[in-house]
Amino acid sequence: MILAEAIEVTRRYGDVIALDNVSLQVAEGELVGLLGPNGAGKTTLASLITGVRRPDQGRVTLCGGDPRDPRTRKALGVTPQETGLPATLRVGEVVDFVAAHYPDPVPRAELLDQFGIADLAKRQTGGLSGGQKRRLAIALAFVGRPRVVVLDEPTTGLDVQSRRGLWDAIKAYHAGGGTVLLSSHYLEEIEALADRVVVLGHGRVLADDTVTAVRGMVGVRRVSFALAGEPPALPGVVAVERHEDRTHLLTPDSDALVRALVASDVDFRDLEVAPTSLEEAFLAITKEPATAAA
Ligand SMILES: Nc1ncnc2c1ncn2[C@@H]1O[C@H](COP(=O)(O)OP(=O)(O)OP(=O)(O)O)[C@@H](O)[C@H]1O
Repeated sequence: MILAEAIEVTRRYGDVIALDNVSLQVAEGELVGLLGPNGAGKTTLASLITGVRRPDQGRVTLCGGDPRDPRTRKALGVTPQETGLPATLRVGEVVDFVAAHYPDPVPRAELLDQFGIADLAKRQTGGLSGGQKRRLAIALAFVGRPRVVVLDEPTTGLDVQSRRGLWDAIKAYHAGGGTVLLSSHYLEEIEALADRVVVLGHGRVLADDTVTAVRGMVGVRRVSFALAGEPPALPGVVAVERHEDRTHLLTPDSDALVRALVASDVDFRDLEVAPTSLEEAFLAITKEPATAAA
């Protein structure tokens, strides 16, 4: 069964097109990563699927129903990008308050233990660190034993240990049959958790494939050197940029490119090989539709 679906969805904010004809299906039991640079449209897509916003065009369904209908949303757990917790309530009280909305909630102690915050139960949320608040906000998404959870950049701002603890909790939920849509800037987070990744850029779906396939697409490196004149034709180049006398070549296989460059016998200087940022890799994908469609 399809638990979350966007069908040719467009959403604008004034002149900004945040989502441009986006389609996405998340089947029951899947853990799908939504990857994209700042402003790609991840939060907007999450807000449509969770019923917080409405699309301008297209249709969104959640568990086969309208995500704006509270009955549909009973099966949903959400952690938005920013959360406000009532500062004077204790952690345990917040959990009990949210749990009271569900027929069969996870017991408080079990939930806090799963998310590594059992020792915080008696603390007021106003006194928690940013990372502790974040862990509580994520735990709250799971309290009602949801069929599907939508987590928007859940681990941003967490230290490595807390991040890994959360990954384990999300994995455990998924292993028990839970369905997850999780957005992230971090490739390693998506790699650690997701089977499938949807890459968003400029409001469009640039790729929807297995993590391995997309890793190949965004695992692009930048080979740059100084050269008078045009560079020779070289294998595996997905984008070429020239800035003054420097040539920058983006490629998924920098070793093969450097070998070919040396063999071509051109008079280059100051060779550098560097990883590209995800954002650069996305730009390379956008420029090269053949690669993006792979
Ligand atoms: N309430 C709003 N009003 C105006 N523009 C908005 C609003 N919300 C989002 N946008 C714009 O829509 C585009 C998509 O934003 P969105 O927050 O969905 O992206 P994102 O992928 O979640 O980004 P980030 O990783 O930075 O959170 C951006 O250009 C953003 O500036």
